[in-house]
Formats: sequence, C-alpha cells, structure tokens
Amino acid sequence: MKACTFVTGNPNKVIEVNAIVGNTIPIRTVALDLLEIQGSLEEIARDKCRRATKIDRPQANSITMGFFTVNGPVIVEDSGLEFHAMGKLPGPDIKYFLEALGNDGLNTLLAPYEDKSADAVCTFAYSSGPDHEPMIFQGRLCGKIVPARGPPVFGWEPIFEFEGETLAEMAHEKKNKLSHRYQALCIFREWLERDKVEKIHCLR
Ligand SMILES: O=c1[nH]c(=O)c2ncn([C@@H]3O[C@H](COP(=O)(O)OP(=O)(O)OP(=O)(O)O)[C@@H](O)[C@H]3O)c2[nH]1
Ligand SMILES: [Mg+2]
Repeated sequence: MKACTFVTGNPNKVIEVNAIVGNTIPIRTVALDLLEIQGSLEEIARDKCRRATKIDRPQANSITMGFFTVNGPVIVEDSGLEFHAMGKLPGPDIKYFLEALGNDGLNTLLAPYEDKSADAVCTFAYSSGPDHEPMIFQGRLCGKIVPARGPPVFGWEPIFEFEGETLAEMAHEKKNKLSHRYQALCIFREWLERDKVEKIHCLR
C-alpha cells in the first residue's frame, strides 16, 4: 500500500501526526522545509501542497542531505497562533515572531491588552496528485497566552494555556487527544473514511 506523503521541515509535527493517526492512515514523511507564500493559513497550505505534489524527481534535501521523490497523495500543514486582542495576528507568521521575540517577547506583545485569549490553528492540505486541487482540513484550539511554564520543546507550547495547563505541561497523550492538530486530523480521517472506495484508492 502506497502511503500518503507528509512533507514538513518540522520533526515535532511528524511526532505528533504519527502519535495521533497511529496506523489509521498510512503516512510516510519527507523532511523538507517548503517555501511559504504570504497569505492566510489556508492559502499557504494549499500553495505548499500544490508544490509538494510536483516533487516528482530526486531532489537534494537540505535537512536530511538525502534524496527523495514524492509520487501520489501528499499532505502538508501550516500552523498559526491568533491573538484575539491583535486582530488574529501573528497568525501564520507566528514562526517568525517566535524566532525574533521568543516566548517572553510574545507575552510582552500582549502586555498592553487585557484580553490574552488566543487560537492555535492547524491547517492540513491534502492532494491526491499534481492534477488535483488540495482539500483543506482545519482544527482550532482556544486558549490563552500566559508566562512560560513547562519544558520548551515545541514552539510556543510553554505559553499556550488550555484549561489551566500549558501545552508544554500537558501529557503528550492528552494534548494529542484535544489539540488543534488532533482536531484537523480527525476531520481529515473522517473525510477519508466517508467514501472509502474512492479515497483509499488514492492511497494505494
Ligand atoms: O508549541 C507549538 N505547538 C504546536 O502544536 C505547533 N505547531 C506549530 N508550531 C510552531 O508554529 C510555527 C508554525 O509554522 P509552520 O506551520 O510554517 O511550521 P514549520 O515551518 O516549522 O514546518 P513546515 O511548514 O515545514 O511544516 C513554527 O514555529 C512551529 O514550530 C507549534 N508550536
Ligand atoms: Mg513552515
């Protein structure tokens, strides 16, 4: 059975996707940090997905220093963090805000505002091949931004609190049953299963 190829440069996403889907969706991963356009999460994910389906010949991969090809079904993902007080910014640009400011700086950004609520948004785009327009599957977790607590392993997890715990403090098993990524993957899995004959065909 031919697996769906998940193209991402982020090993933490790979760990979570594998933990969430287990063996319910056959997925192989290719470690590649695809260039991203400016736009909404959906536009970025769709564009990455279109380009990922066209990786159809061996390519040098700067992350693994290996070679790979992508044939057939592909998924990519774009994640954002939306601060309600700031009109949903930084949104898809959270990666660059995090790199520039760190988790403390993100807290400082929100310091003038009383409203610390934020949405973690995960947007998967799936295409069954180069001639197929990507489909979007999105999950959203509403929490609030707090001073960092917990191990700083994955991005902004130490400052995103959900029901009293930051995602960094939360057990992985718990996060993977409620997160924005979990919700998006549930919708993707439901969609795949809705018309198994047609869609599983894409995964062979
Ligand atoms: O604490 C976190 N918990 C999460 O669940 C999570 N998901 C994504 N991120 C971070 O938010 C930015 C998204 O940017 P992003 O979607 O472009 O990802 P990326 O560039 O790292 O990988 P990819 O685009 O190659 O897939 C990057 O800084 C990611 O590290 C997370 N941080
Ligand atoms: Mg990226």
